[in-house]
Amino acid sequence: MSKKIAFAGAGNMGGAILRGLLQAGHKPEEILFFEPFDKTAKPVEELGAIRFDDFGKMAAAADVLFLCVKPQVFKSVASEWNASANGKVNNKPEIISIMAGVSREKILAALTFNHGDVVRVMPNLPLTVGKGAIAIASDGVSSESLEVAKSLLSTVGVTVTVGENLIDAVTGLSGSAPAYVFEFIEGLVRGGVKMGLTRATAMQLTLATIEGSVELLKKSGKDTGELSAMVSSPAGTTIAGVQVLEDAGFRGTLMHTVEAATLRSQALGK
Ligand SMILES: NC(=O)C1=CN([C@@H]2O[C@H](COP(=O)(O)OP(=O)(O)OC[C@H]3O[C@@H](n4cnc5c(N)ncnc54)[C@H](OP(=O)(O)O)[C@@H]3O)[C@@H](O)[C@H]2O)C=CC1
Ligand SMILES: O=C(O)[C@@H]1CCC=N1
Repeated sequence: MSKKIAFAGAGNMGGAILRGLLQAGHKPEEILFFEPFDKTAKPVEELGAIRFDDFGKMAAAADVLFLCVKPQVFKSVASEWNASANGKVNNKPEIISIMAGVSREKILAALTFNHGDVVRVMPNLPLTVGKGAIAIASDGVSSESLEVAKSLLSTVGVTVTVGENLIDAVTGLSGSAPAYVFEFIEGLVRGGVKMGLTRATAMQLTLATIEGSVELLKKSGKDTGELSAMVSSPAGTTIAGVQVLEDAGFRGTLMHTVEAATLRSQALGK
């Protein structure tokens, strides 16, 4: 029998995982969700996923339960969930938390209803289209529960296993980086528009360039420096552009960006 997968919170990321699982072939009737807010819930209901208005009833029907609320509200929301689920849940659903910053220890301490193991993961938004980058924190988790998380999440992207001490770094990198990539794309597109291209043409060229560059990096066996040098003709156009990036501290800025997001993830857990 296939597993019933439940979502506590079906906002940006809960909704993204849910959509990714549907796209990967999970049946809508196997996807359960509890989302108190109608506006967020409606499009998810339209996908055929089953909405519950009682957290405890959903938990009692679930094999796997994703926690997809904001870290800032977790403590108070956990009390509501406990009140709704205590004494009702015999099936011990495996818990998978995607919350930034909130440690496995804090989740174990906060949830008092009967549940299985707790696995912390850090996904990212592109898993909506099956292209996620997902880290699973392994410390203290049974190999069976790790396998449950891995087999589910590997249907929507690439999974890696890390120690929980590195999950904030993952949050600063792949968890948050889709936003940096969208900002990068927007900057290139605007550059093209400034120089006379239409937005549509600039976007088409930018996306093809990024996709092609990623593919080349993966397949060529060359590193980023070698490939960059292959584009940069002596006294040519590219090196003139690269100097602007160097002067602006482009790579240093990205390093600080990942560091700032990592530190914020650590702070959210305090
Ligand atoms: N967005 C991303 O790219 C990523 C997010 N994450 C993590 O995912 C989690 C969710 O983030 P995100 O999806 O962006 O946030 P959202 O605010 O979009 O989603 C959270 C959802 O939970 C709902 N909610 C509020 N109270 C309850 C409750 N008592 N029970 C169930 N659901 C409730 C919220 O409703 P309402 O908004 O009306 O309050 C909202 O729809 C966070 O912990 C974040 O750290 C991890 C990786 C990437
Ligand atoms: O911005 C955030 O806090 C969440 C966590 C990772 C991506 N989005």
